[in-house]
Amino acid sequence: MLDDGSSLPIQGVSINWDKIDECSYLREIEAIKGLDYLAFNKNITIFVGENGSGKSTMLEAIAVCYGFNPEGGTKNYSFSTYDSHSELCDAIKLFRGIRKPKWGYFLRAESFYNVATAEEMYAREDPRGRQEHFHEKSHGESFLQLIQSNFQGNGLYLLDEPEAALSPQRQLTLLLEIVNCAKEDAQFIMVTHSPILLGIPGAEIMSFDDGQIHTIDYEDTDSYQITKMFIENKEQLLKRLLDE
Ligand SMILES: Nc1ncnc2c1ncn2[C@@H]1O[C@H](COP(=O)(O)OP(=O)(O)OP(=O)(O)O)[C@@H](O)[C@H]1O
Repeated sequence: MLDDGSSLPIQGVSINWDKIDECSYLREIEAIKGLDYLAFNKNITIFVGENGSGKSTMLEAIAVCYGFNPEGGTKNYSFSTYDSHSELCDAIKLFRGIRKPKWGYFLRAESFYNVATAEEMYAREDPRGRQEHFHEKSHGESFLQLIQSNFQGNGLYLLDEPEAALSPQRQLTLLLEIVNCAKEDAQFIMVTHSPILLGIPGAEIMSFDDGQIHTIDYEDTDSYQITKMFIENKEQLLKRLLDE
């Protein structure tokens, strides 16, 4: 497994604030508004933080700047069901490593239905007669199937809250897939609230809380601490919460 950022496909990202409107909401996002450069140091980077702290905005900008469709898919996907990507996509610059990934995928739980539809359509047009039937499976089953048929070594994968579709058991399967691909030089940048996925060994966790993006230990994340507190003190915690 890679242990530093020197040979990563995406080594960092900078923001040119001159390209962002003075009135843009991007200037209100605490973690992003003071950011000039963000370095990736490990081949698994995880963005954590409170709802609305800017994680998906940053991930989407990286994805679109790299050439992915804002709704997800491979770089070849050109379908669009809505046009809502932020102007951050045009204001960032990616610092790319020498090594080019062989394959890549941008996967967002929130627009997976559209990606699955596109996957089925592209499969029907495939001269090799490839068959994909994502809509005949459950959300989690099809999500994991798509991951398992697309993840490989030396790929670039951008994942936005993949846990939304997956049971805890299947999150463990995803964790294993990620670790195995990372051992073969794949790079992952993932947004997650999952205390399971956050536990991926060797990942660099970046928190978008407290006004700036900063690295954080697994045990210091809210996802870990609140889950642990809930499981260990469920009765007391619920009583306090419900009595308020
Ligand atoms: N088109 C838009 N216009 C105005 N504000 C927006 C727009 N899109 C996003 N925002 C705001 O930008 C902020 C960051 O949103 P973002 O989706 O990046 O958060 P997040 O950290 O990914 O949250 P979550 O964990 O809930 O997915 C939020 O306050 C959101 O309301």
